[in-house]
This record gives sequence, C-alpha cells and structure tokens, in this order.
Amino acid sequence: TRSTRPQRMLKAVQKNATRGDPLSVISAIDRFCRHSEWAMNVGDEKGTILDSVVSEVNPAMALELGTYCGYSTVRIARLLPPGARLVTLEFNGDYAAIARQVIEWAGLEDMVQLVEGASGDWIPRMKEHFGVKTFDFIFLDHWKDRYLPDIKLLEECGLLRKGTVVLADNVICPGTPDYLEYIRNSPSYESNYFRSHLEYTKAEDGLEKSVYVG
Ligand SMILES: O=C(NCCc1nnc(-c2ccc3[nH]cnc3c2)[nH]1)c1cc(-c2ccc(F)cc2)cc(O)c1O
Ligand SMILES: [Mg+2]
Repeated sequence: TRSTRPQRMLKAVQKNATRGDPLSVISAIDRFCRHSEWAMNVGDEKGTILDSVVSEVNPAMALELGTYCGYSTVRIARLLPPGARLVTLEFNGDYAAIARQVIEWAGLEDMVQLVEGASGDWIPRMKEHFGVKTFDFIFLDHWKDRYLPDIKLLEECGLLRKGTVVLADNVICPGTPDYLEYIRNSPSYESNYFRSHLEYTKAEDGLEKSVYVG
C-alpha cells in the first residue's frame, strides 16, 4: 500500500539530513514541506519564535502536547541545557513511530521522553510516572479543542509554577477561540500574541505566549 506522508517525510530526513545534526533534520523537513508536501509542523517562521521563547526560558523540564513527526520536538530539545528533559505526548501511534525515528536521527533521544496516549489520561500521571514536580515550559500543539481542558487540567494537577511559560501554536489557524478567551481574561496569566503565518503558507496564524502568575 502507498506510504503515508509522515513516512515520506522520514525518508526525506534519512536522505537529506546528517545523523546527529538537529539543524539538518529541521531544514530537511522544512524543505520537504515547502517543495514536496505540506505538513502540520510548526515550521520555520513560527519555529524561530518558538526557538526564542525556549532559549529565553532555558527550561530544565519541558512538556510538548502534540508530537506529530517530531519537528518541534527537535527544535525544542536541541536548545535544552544538559540534563534538561522534554516530555512529548502523541495520541496517534503511527505519528509516534515516525517521531521516534526523527528524534533519533537528530541524536536527541536522551533528552526526550515520547509518550503515546491521550493528554487527558497522561497529565494526571505526570508527577508519579515521570517524577515531574512542575514544568518550566509547555508547548501546546495538539488537537485544538484540547488546549482549554488541558491547561485547566495542568493547573488542577499542580504542574504549573509562578513563571511557567505556556506557548500555544495555531491560535488563529485552525484556531483555538475558547482557549484564547480563557487565557487572555484569566488573572492567572500574562499573555502576548506573536503574529506569524500558518506553516509554509501566507495565511495568518500566530503563537500565544502566556506566563502563569499563580
Ligand atoms: O491538528 C493539528 N495538530 C494536532 C496534531 C496532533 N498530534 N498529536 C495530537 C494529539 C496528542 C495528544 C492528544 N491527547 C488528546 N488528543 C491529542 C492529540 N494532535 C494542526 C493542524 C494544522 C492545520 C492547519 C490548517 C489546515 F488546513 C489543516 C491543518 C496546523 C497545525 O500547526 C497543527 O498543529
Ligand atoms: Mg501546530
């Protein structure tokens, strides 16, 4: 049967990127998505905003919801300080299998814990299962209707601390109106919108950066 888009993306990484070189993995995926087949990675334009926020936070403990093929996982993990950890959650087993190989090709498997399952099931288990106290940085890039329930769940599970930075992708396209309304009106967060474009297109999209103030 015909290969899937994530499988073709992985082939492009293995063909065009150098093992152990995260930047070559990132550019191989961006080239594939610009010149061969669009895919829902955060992309290069929003990716530079992601990079600047991760570098500013310099997290020891980071969480990503929505691994997909591991593009943003590699973008984040390559910037982490030694000993830091990134837990990334993927719902779809096929995506997870590709992401593991992309992360390994980048040589970042030691910093990354990829977990397969639903955010609603795993968030309540983060503390006892991963020995997480609180997260320093969280990247929301999973199903858009899960952003709001999951940020509330993260609060309830005591996984946020004063200063935790939450960065949300796709707040315009596909859009997360209920999440935006909540986070921008909540006294527990200071939010800023970083205007950009939907990956590899001219359509508007952006990232919402929110700092938890407790
Ligand atoms: O759906 C998206 N991303 C989500 C993938 C995912 N990968 N893993 C999950 C997961 C992970 C744990 C979960 N736990 C519960 N649900 C879960 C879902 N979700 C997405 C879609 C678009 C997009 C824009 C315009 C279009 F015309 C079509 C598409 C752009 C983007 O940047 C996206 O991120
Ligand atoms: Mg996205």
